[in-house]
Amino acid sequence: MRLRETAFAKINLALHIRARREDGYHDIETLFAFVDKGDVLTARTAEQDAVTTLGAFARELDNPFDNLVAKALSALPRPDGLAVTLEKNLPVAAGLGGGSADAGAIFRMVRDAYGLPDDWRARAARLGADVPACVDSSSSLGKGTGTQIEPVEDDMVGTAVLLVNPGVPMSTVKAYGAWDGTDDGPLIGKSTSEIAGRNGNSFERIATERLGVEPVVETLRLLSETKPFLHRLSGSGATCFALYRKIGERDEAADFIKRRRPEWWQISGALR
Ligand SMILES: C[C@@](CO)(OP(=O)(O)O)[C@H](O)COP(=O)(O)OP(=O)(O)OC[C@H]1O[C@@H](n2ccc(N)nc2=O)[C@H](O)[C@@H]1O
Ligand SMILES: Nc1ncnc2c1ncn2[C@@H]1O[C@H](COP(=O)(O)OP(=O)(O)O)[C@@H](O)[C@H]1O
Repeated sequence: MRLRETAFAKINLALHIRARREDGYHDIETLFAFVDKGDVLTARTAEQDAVTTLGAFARELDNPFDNLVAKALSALPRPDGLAVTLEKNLPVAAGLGGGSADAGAIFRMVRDAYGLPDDWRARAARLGADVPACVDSSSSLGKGTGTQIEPVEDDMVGTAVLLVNPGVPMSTVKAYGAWDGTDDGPLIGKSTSEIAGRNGNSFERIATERLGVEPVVETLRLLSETKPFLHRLSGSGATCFALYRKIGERDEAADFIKRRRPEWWQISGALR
């Protein structure tokens, strides 16, 4: 049996940090969305589970036992082993939930080939706060630590999106740790476009003001020059996204960023 899945890049169209919890995590409200591009996972049945990595960002995944692909395989009982090849196209520690998306892709592979255990949501949440949302990889609201998933009226499918990362890894732990305790309040609005338009990302203030990450400031400034209808930091950064009404506008923006900052990572796609 040969299986193939894309691990779709996650973005947070909006994210409000609400409170620091006793367990060190934070209660948040976030609007998850997914881009139709990402890592690519292929798998074949084998005697034992195995993970091989290749692709532009494979070198940054030093310890294979730490890999969320291996952890997701261990979390899901099956009659056969799976030998997985992970093509790591998404930058690591970039606010795109790359590791969570990879784990989500493994859940979909196992779901389609063998079915998932009834408690798969709890198993996904144990792997990481973003993993439950990444299993379906369609727009949803995340509450609690991000693992309580609620459906949302999605009127943004197909929206042209540009992702830009200026090449500075951002630690999620450090970014949450720099939160100043200001509750940004509940997310306002009903549909994805309304929620994205009327709320922000608490991490944008943390990255640009508290941590003073200049490359993020510059990314947001350059993206604003391309006149998107929305641009924002994703998750804890440093990837920023910009949304355009037309594919041509997105492609012009991509060219503009490439000319100004040829060394930055970028990818063009659409919301799924
Ligand atoms: C900020 C977000 C927004 O979607 O994404 P990224 O920027 O990482 O992509 C998420 O909340 C990240 O989710 P994820 O990266 O899966 O987090 P986990 O592996 O569970 O946790 C990593 C660490 O982040 C902190 N953490 C995570 C989630 C949360 N609600 N509160 C936290 O304080 C904790 O210190 C935890 O030890
Ligand atoms: N398959 C994977 N892809 C990316 N990162 C992974 C993976 N497995 C484990 N990790 C670890 O997870 C951490 C967070 O990576 P990632 O999910 O890319 O970032 P973020 O949480 O900012 O979206 C990194 O420190 C990385 O070493």
